[in-house]
Amino acid sequence: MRKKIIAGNWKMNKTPSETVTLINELKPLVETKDADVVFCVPAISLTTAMEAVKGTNIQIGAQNMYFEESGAYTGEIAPNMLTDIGVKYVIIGHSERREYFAETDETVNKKVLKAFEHGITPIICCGESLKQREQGITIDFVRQQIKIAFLNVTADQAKESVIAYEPIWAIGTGKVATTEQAEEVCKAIRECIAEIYDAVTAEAIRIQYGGSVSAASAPDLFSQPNIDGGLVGGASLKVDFGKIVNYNK
Ligand SMILES: O=C[C@H](O)COP(=O)(O)O
Repeated sequence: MRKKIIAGNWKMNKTPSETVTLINELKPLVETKDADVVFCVPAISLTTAMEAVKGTNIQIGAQNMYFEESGAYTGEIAPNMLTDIGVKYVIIGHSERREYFAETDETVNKKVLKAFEHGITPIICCGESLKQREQGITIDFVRQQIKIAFLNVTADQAKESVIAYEPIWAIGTGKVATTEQAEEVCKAIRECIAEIYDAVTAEAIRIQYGGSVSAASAPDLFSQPNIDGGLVGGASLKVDFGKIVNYNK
């Protein structure tokens, strides 16, 4: 039985002081033993967020990380900067980073490998555009993203990974994928992992759905056999996130 993982991707929202205020507001609402709960806050707020969740089960994640150890990479964040303050998760290859910051499947793979080298769990994002869905190539496209993201990743590492399936057309649009659409692709992703590795690895890996998840859509989505939680954007900045985390209560 896979434990659900529900992560909030705060994107470029909230200053460090606003981060503390929001975490204090959300803390009592998201306390649960049933799911792993992660707040992925902006890099500048990671340290204050770590302080703010002390004494709870809430984990803090970064939204990005570079694939080199250190050096002349102005503006980037090294993996040991994350581990030094106790960050356990990092989102890799979000579609916004692919679109606006030229991330490719290859850089995603390098970052995934580097995260594992440092014991950080990557939340690996994939998902098709509206055009690709209309062309009927969703599954092929997502399978290709997964195959490249997992190049040279061992089965033991893959078991620990989190994949976030986020159809780009559903992100921030209020246009949530139907449970059937989300389940179909998450199932295909699990089958792809089984082909790359084996059935045991595929059963272990956690696959989230992301894209306009709300308190209303979470119960159906998270009850699907191949959906192990969500990567939540807009709704993770509101008290609604508590309802999403407690979708089954
Ligand atoms: O990482 C989160 C996703 O991009 C979903 O964002 P959203 O819930 O605002 O649509």
